[in-house]
Order: sequence, then C-alpha cells, then structure tokens
Amino acid sequence: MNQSAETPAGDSPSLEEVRELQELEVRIDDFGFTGEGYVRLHDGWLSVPGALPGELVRVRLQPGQREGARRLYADVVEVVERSPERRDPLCERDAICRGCQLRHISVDGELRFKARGITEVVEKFAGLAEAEQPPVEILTPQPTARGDAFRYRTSLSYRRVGDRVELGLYSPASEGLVAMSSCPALTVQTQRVVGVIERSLQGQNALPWDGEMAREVAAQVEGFEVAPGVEQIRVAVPNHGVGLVEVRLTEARDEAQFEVFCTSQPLASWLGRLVEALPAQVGLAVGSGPYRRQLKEPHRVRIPIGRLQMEVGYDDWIHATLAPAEVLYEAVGQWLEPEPEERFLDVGCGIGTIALLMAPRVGEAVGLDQNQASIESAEINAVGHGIANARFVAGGWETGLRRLAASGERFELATINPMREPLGRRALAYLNMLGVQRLVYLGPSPAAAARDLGALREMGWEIDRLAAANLHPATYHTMLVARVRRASSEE
Ligand SMILES: C[S@@+](CC[C@H](N)C(=O)[O-])C[C@H]1O[C@@H](n2cnc3c(N)ncnc32)[C@H](O)[C@@H]1O
Repeated sequence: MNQSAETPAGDSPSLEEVRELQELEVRIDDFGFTGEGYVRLHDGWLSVPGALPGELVRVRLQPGQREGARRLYADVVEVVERSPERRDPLCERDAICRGCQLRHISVDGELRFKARGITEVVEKFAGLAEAEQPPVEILTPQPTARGDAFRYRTSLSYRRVGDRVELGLYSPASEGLVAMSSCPALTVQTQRVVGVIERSLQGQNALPWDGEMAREVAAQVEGFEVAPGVEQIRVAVPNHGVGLVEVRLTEARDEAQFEVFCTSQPLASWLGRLVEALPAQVGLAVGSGPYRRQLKEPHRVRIPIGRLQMEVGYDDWIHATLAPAEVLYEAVGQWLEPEPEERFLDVGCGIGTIALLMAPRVGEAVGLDQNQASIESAEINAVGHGIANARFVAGGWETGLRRLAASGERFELATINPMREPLGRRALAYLNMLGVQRLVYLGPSPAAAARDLGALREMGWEIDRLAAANLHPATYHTMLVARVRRASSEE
C-alpha cells in the first residue's frame, strides 16, 4: 500500500527511503539529459518526467523498478509549487503520453535548456571549457510555436479490449493505448495516414489479426507455436507525404509461417483494404527482418525547401521538420561566408539540399553520402533545378573522403551532417588533406558531434561559433551546430 510523506527541501532521501515510501514530496534539482526533472538522492537519482527544476512535486514511484538500480523513476501526482516556467500542456492527453518531454515549459525555458545542453557536451566531449566557448546561439523558427506538427513517425499498437479494438501508442503510465490520429505533434500527412488505418478498422469488433486467429492458424500448421505478444501488430508511419506503413508480425519465424500469416483471411483482407485506402505516396510492407514483403511501393514526392523543390523517395533521409530545417540551412549559408570561386564539400549530403543551396554561391559543390538512393535523388534534384556546378559521389565517410583526397580534389568549405554517430578521427583527418578551412558541423546527436569536434581541435581546428538548433520543439532533442576553422590555415 502506498504511504505518503514529505521530505523537507534540501533534505534528500535515500534510494531505500524512496522505495519504502512509494509516494513522497520532492524538490526537483535540475533537468536530466532527456528533459525530465531529476532529484539527487543520498546515494542515487530520482527521475521525474514532466517536473521542472525548482518545483516541489508530489511523486509516486513507477511500478517495476529494477532491483539495485541507482536511478529510480517516479510520476508526478501533484505540482505543489510551480516553476514560473511552467505552461499549460500542449494537449489533453498530456498526462498519459510522454512523446513531447518538454511540453509543459515555456519556449524560452526550453531554448535555455537546449543551449545549456550544448555548452555542457562541448565542455565534456570536445574538451573546451565553458569560459573558452563562443556564446551558444539559438536557431529556431520565429515565432516558435509549441505544438508544431513536427513528427512524421509513429508506432501504433493494437489491442483488443473486450469487444473493442484499440489502436494507438502504448502509454507509459497506464496499460491503455493513446489514439494518435489527433496527436498535435504529428505532421498533417502522418495524421491523415493514421486516420486511414483507423478507419480501415472501423466497424470491426475483432482484430484483423490477433492471438485467437493465430491459434486457429497454429492448429493448421505443424510445429507452429503461439507465443505471448502475437496480438500486437505495430504500424510505423514515417512521412513527409512519402512514407511506409509497416505491419510487423511478431511471430514470423520461418518462411512457411510467414506465408500463413500473410495469406490468412482476416489479415489478408485488411491489408488489401489498406492498399486501396492509403495515399499513392505511402507504401505498405508486412513483416520484418528476413520475412518482409512490400505490398505497395511508395511513390516519390516533391517537397519545397527554401527556393528548391526537392524530390524525395522513401529510402532518402530528410528532415522531419521543414520550417526549423529552413532556418538551419539559412544559417549554414551565412556561417560559411562563401566566396564565388571557392569549392564546397557537403559531407552526408542526403538528397543534396545543402549542396544545391550553396551551388549558386560557390565555384563548385560536391556532395558525399553512402546512401546510393540519395545520391541518385541528389542528381535528379540537381538536373531538375538546372544546377550544373554540383555533383554527387557515393561513399562512406572514410572511403569517400579518402578517394576525394586521393584524386587531388580541394575544397575551402565544408559541412558535415551525420546521423547520430561521430565520423571519427580517421575520417576527419582527410579534411586537412582536402584543404578545408571553414567547416560547419551539424550534429543531430550533440554528444557524438562534440566528440568529433574534440578530435578536430586536437588536429588544429578552432570552434568559433556554436548554436543549438531547435529542430524538434517540445522534445529534448537538440542539434549541435558549430563553425570550425583550421587554425593553422593561411587565409
Ligand atoms: C542527417 S542526414 C543529412 C542529410 C542532408 N545533409 C540534409 O540536410 O538533408 C545524414 C546523412 O548521412 C548519411 N550517412 C550516414 N552514415 C554515413 C557514412 N558512414 N558514410 C557516408 N554517409 C553516411 C546518411 O545516408 C544521410 O543521408
């Protein structure tokens, strides 16, 4: 049974006390890395999603805490003393959905949290003390609206509740599913696709595929066992107008079993209906890993980015949020200070957006990316815009940069825009051979980016501008943007 207690501010309880009390009042010390509130305990930490630094909150320990863990997790029961930064949440589902970790804080508070995060990772991983760092600028669309429809991907789970079907996101705070078609954080296109999936299920009081049907199939197939979890079909909807619905069968373990799943009547007819109902640019795939079948190919689409109309296919990476991305692209052009005769290298070019935006301002722009599909899209986009001084090459960080260096290419300017992994010292070393002097690093994972910045500093580069790019408002995600110059270069 839950007890209740108060701990005077400043008197932090121990892990054991928190476990015993289950429900207690705590003063939040600071933000954790992922935007949750955290409390320093005598011998560990307490993470409280949805609580803000300085607040006094009544919290309840979440069920299922790991034995011996030094970090415990609790939910807010009541905010006893509010932070002046606290704002009304973005939507009425706030209490149960944690998709947007910073939905309850003012825009200024969110931006300060993000800027501070950049300072901390640069100090920790790039080895540059706060006092030595340039001030962290903020790159965010103006005015910044909380609750912009910025998310293009969601996972929907299925479950049968009595004679009803629920489709949505599993909520961490209850066993229920949160419906996603009206989630204000999803892009309009993604909401539309989720709506199509929901409608395809309407009027059914049984799942197209569920545990019961699995057992019926199991009775027909020798060696087929039904494990717990077969009731769930997960549907992911990445989207920018172009997307893919993936129906994951949790139980396909061999080809024969997969075939039975796909052709079993309730599932097959539901999938058939979905193929008809989904927009042309959204594909449909069933299964995962080795047992996966594409039932409908997604069409390519055109997306406006600044003055460009970029063609994108499903296998291409592009920003989830366009308005903030445009602010970012604008900053890249300004920060690089290009001269008309200089050559520009776009490392991790994707569909070629940065190279094509830079091409009119430089002598030549070259894009490098390991994704062959994106290189083809980039070429299509260059031809489509009549841009003749941009070309694109396929290759990994190290091999691609080495080949460019080996063939005697030279560039004054570059951007580096990886995913969430650092490039590493060996790949970065080629930048010196390529003659690069000014570089803008766009790091979706600030810690990974700061590691690369640390390696560059060791090789004689200097960070002279820093920014936190707010590409995902209301979440803890921040992009680290840094301008780095080769200190030893003669300009
Ligand atoms: C964040 S996206 C950047 C896309 C592009 N700069 C834009 O603004 O649209 C990262 C890109 O890095 C590429 N990439 C990831 N790992 C790579 C590697 N090891 N070598 C080369 N490219 C890689 C991906 O294919 C992807 O297109």
